[in-house]
Amino acid sequence: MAAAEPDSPLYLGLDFSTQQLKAVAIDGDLGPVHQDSVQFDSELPEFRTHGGVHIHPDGLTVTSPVLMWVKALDLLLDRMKAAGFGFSRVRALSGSGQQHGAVFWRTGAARTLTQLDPGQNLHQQLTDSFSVQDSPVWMDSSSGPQCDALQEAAGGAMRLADITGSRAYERFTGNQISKLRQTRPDQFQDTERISLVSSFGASLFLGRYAAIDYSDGSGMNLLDIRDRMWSQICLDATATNLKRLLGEPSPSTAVLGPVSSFLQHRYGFSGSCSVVAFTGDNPASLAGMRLHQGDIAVSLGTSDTLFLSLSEPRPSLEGHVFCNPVEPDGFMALLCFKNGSLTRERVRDRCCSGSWDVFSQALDGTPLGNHGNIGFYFDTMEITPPAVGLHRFDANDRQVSSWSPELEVRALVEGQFLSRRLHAERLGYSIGSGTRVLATGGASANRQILQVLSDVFNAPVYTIDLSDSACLGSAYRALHGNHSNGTTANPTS
Ligand SMILES: Nc1ncnc2c1ncn2[C@@H]1O[C@H](COP(=O)(O)OP(=O)(O)O)[C@@H](O)[C@H]1O
Ligand SMILES: O=C(CO)[C@@H](O)[C@H](O)COP(=O)(O)O
Repeated sequence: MAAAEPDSPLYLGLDFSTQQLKAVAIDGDLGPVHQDSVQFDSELPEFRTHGGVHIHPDGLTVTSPVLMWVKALDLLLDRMKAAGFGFSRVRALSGSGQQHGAVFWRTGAARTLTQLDPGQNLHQQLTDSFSVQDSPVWMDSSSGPQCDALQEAAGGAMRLADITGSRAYERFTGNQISKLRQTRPDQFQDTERISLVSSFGASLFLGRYAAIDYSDGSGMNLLDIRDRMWSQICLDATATNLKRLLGEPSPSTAVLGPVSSFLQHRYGFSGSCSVVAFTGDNPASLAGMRLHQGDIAVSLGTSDTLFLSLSEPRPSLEGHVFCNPVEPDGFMALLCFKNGSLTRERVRDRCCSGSWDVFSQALDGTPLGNHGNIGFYFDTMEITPPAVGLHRFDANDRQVSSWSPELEVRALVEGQFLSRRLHAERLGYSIGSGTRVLATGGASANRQILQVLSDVFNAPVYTIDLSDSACLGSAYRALHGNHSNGTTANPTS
């Protein structure tokens, strides 16, 4: 970590991800000077989450307590203050959030946000500001009926993909909004604004509702990704007056305004510190990894995702096309796999006594190809492909029920990465001699896992110094937005 000059400008990036809230500050030369994080399960145990979420008894509904995210921000900022972090030097900040999650603000919350008292923390003051306490998150797959209805209204799955970049997916926010309207109408009626996790984070820094940016907004099945406006067909199929609840979407590079007077007084932020639009964690990672044409990024966070930049959108029935968070007219393609790190953790706990070192030794001690043994491990309903269950096959293609811990570990990791490659190639991605795989996320700290990734993709794998590329990308976006003065968003949006 570089030592910054005492009064030099800083740029702050935050990431409200699935399992934690993270922060990175960089100096004007892009060097990281401060890093911190709050782990939801262990540091906020009163919310009783596992992996940052609650899985409901139906096995399909997955939510996170919205007040846990608020309390995590209090804790993070208090801790940075106690460590002597120079809030007054922060010229601009930005952030990211796990994608697709929805925050439902209760009627009257806008007023509360503008009247925050610097003598009290956010958690105390925002306790009654949400009409829904348990926010649906990206792991949710309970909105199947709403997805079917949206596709029918839009003229079919492919037509919906042409408009919004994706066929209907259960975790996409529009379908979650439909489900709330149908199943909990009172709470829906008591909602004055709907944010994504990213724009919710930005709202906490602005002290008023922040716009949803085009890139994260592409993960809702509501935005026309070519016109960069809400699609009237999708709005009408989801809820009446939805446009008012969402506000106008904004460019991902927009400067939304100065940091709130609450944060200026409580932590010493300068009144000239700008808040640059927050975006999704994968789009922010794309910014943080500075992808070149032909590169493919593999994020091994809670989910495994693959993404790359695109100049022209080519939506299909699998995977997603989002607006690019950096190139104003560009796009990005993304594939998301739900059974990523949490499945590797389960196998680590069962086969390796809970130790990543033993897990890594199992990979070191088994050959590439695993003597022909391979497995597909879908602990929960997978997104790509929609499948569930554990399926192990030996070298003779016979289904088997178990094998040694070492074979299990390699079968899991090889099976996961073969599936990642297969689905990327189906989307048209081709691996050539110049291909670089850029890995990020928590599991990218594991050299043996990266070796399997490199073997399966037959390409060199690179990492960046910080595995928190979403957070770092947010700090870069803050600096970039500040220097280019961004695109100023409509303050009333
Ligand atoms: N040494 C390791 N080997 C493999 N996986 C790891 C290792 N260290 C952390 N992880 C995985 O990283 C995951 C968290 O990654 P992270 O990018 O921080 O997630 P998120 O941003 O979604 O909260 C954990 O669930 C854990 O399984
Ligand atoms: O659903 C998706 C992307 O479409 C997920 O990738 C979420 O954005 C969660 O990200 P991580 O917390 O796993 O980084």
